[in-house]
Amino acid sequence: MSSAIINGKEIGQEIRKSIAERVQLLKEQGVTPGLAVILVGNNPASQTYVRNKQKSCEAIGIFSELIQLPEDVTEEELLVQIRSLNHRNDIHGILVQLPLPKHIDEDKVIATISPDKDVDGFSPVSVGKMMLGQETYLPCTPFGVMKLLEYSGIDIAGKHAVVVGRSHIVGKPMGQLLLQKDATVTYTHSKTPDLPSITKQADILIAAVGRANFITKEHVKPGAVVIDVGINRDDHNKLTGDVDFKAVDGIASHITPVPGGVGPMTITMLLYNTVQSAENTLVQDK
Ligand SMILES: Nc1nc(=O)c2c([nH]1)NC[C@@H]1CN(c3ccc(C(=O)N[C@@H](CCC(=O)O)C(=O)O)cc3)C=[N+]21
Repeated sequence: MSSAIINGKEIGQEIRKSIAERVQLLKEQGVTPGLAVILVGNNPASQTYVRNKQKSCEAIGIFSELIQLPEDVTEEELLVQIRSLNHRNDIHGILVQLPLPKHIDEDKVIATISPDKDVDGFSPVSVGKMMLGQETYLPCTPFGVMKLLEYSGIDIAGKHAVVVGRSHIVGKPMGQLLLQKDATVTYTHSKTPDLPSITKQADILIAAVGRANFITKEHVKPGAVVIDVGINRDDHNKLTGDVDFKAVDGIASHITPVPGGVGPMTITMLLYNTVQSAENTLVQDK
């Protein structure tokens, strides 16, 4: 029997409907949510993502502004742009598309984004609040995975969740959000010996390694829920996940496809955070 497919495109659409309703309510109160996206250089993959983000904003009535800066822009010029966006009342969310060119200090850039507008949830303040379980903007990809699990009716409490990968933007926060929902969490990474012996214990397996088809049959316990966060492009520019879908299909109880799994949820939660930020300005004004 094949595994149940968790359809991120569909779940994302459903959530976007309710976000669109919140946008309408905001507009009735005179507020149009606004997202600024800063794109440095002309990496074609980044340009595609940014275009997708803008289209998604447009579709639900969020104003989006693209700020394109040349590859050789100075760090200070980038910081100046961010500071100016921090002060603008029509901008509720600021996203600096990563990765940045090597001459720019990514940490410094992210720390310059006002925590009130950090809809990526990457800033030190946001990360700290998340760790403490305080209200904040959650990083879009792990947040999207939590929504996928919720909408698919998958219980988390008491389950063994194994996260493969420990990046600041996916692996680390992913484990934290699962822990907050009472999973028993194991982090694994490139230095983990005998990876399959650990991933095989997972009730929920999160693949966030960044290597195409890395997770295969030997890594997966029968009946496990497998979430594929990978977005790898092959030589023909075809998108593939970190999971060898064909090998794992039929072993896992549930699996997310790539494309159409986690990716659309990442954008959905970016829209969600942006609208949340716009709503927060109304509460503060009262
Ligand atoms: N500051 C920052 N925030 C990010 O959230 C961020 C970033 N930088 N840099 C790059 C990564 C990558 N990322 C994706 C978002 C959506 C899809 C997505 O929608 N994927 C579609 C397919 C799209 C296609 O076909 O190319 C899918 O999986 O179905 C993919 C990748 C956000 N990122």
